[in-house]
Amino acid sequence: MRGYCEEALRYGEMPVLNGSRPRQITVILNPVADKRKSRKNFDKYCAPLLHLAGISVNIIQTEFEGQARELVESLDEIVDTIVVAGGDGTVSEAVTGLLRRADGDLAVQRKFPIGILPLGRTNTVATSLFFDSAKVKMMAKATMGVIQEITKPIDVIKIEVLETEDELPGKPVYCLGGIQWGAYRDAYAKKDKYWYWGMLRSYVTYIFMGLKSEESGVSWQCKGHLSYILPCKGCSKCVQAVENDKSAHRWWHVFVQRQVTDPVSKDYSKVINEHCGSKLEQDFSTVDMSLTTANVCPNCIRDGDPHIQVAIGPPSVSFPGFVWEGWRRKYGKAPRTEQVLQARELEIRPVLKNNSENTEHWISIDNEDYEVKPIYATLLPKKVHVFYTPAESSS
Ligand SMILES: CCCCCCCCCCCCC/C=C/[C@@H](O)[C@H](COP(=O)(O)O)NC(=O)CCCCC
Ligand SMILES: Nc1ncnc2c1ncn2[C@@H]1O[C@H](COP(=O)(O)OP(=O)(O)O)[C@@H](O)[C@H]1O
Repeated sequence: MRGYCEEALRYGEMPVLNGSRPRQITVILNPVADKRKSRKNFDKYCAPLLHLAGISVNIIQTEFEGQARELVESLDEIVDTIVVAGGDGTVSEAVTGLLRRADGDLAVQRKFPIGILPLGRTNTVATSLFFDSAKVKMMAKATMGVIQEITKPIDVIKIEVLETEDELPGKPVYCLGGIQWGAYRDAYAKKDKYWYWGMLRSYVTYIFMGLKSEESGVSWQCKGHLSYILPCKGCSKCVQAVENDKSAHRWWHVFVQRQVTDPVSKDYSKVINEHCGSKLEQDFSTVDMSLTTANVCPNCIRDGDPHIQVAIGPPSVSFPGFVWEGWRRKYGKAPRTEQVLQARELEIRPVLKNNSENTEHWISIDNEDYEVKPIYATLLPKKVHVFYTPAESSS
């Protein structure tokens, strides 16, 4: 911590230009994150660094679920830097609030950055930005990112509920990490039921859930229809130079989101990709399925076409196989998959067993629970800027 304090102090001692006010940030803090330890951790490991750096901090504590989204969506004008202090759920809410704003695109174009302080129980995106095996060091690194003002753009998935006979489309939800559906997600979500097992609860969950099988309320069969559009690095079909942007609307633009690029950077008119905009379809039936962004899966999504990774697990699993795979995941091993697809946009129409109103089926979006519904997911590559600390600048 001492190294971080000294570095923060160096920023604090920098002279402020005549007439300009000290830097101000608004921290949206979820006080119930990480089993209510978030405020204490913020005061202990983040606030002192911000104060040493001479930053004026305005803290807003959320009072209910969804308030982080409402706050960001309803700010009159975004003047101060917004820093989200909490877990994945609060970060996803804040980004949803930002991108739902009428001026959301303007904020994004101006590269208005968001700070993420990993004060939750699950901090998937923050962990990939500030990875450190020590939680305290990760909090300090994330705070230094805000102080140093180094930013990088990250991908976002826009999730829209499709209109059906019983469902009107709501407002979109934006996600930075991914979506999980299936038996492993359900077991993970129910692990706190076994709190009396203490440290062992994550392990015994897979045993109990696996034993209860049908009655456990776990989704052993995720079935549905998937349509997806292949990713493209940029070609004559999908990239339009700025000057030509007002050019005639082509029929394929219904399927292909046009990318706008600097006309001098590259001439895409000569790049041909026959597969650009191609739509593929398939049915699926599996115990486990996920959508992942490159933000949290640097090893499975390498440089290349920006895309959402769709991972489909096996069609069924035995009891020992379920427990073994659950434990592997607990150790941070990558999930075993049967099929991995890459998509720029996709539509998922789940087919629910019994279609009964009494049976609830849940998925996780950035580790928050949502009811299973038909959705359209669109990748927004490098949509939001976040503060981060390059590996070499950490102390
Ligand atoms: C691996 C992929 C599997 C995909 C299967 C299906 C996924 C279903 C996801 C459903 C996501 C719903 C996302 C959107 C919700 C909003 O439209 C809706 C309205 O928002 P608002 O107007 O701000 O209230 N919000 C909700 O329904 C919130 C539900 C909260 C439940 C705790
Ligand atoms: N004051 C509050 N009371 C109850 N829930 C809240 C409050 N503030 C935020 N939340 C909700 O808490 C949930 C979990 O938050 P999150 O930041 O992901 O922390 P954790 O990773 O510890 O679960 C989010 O859905 C968020 O909307």
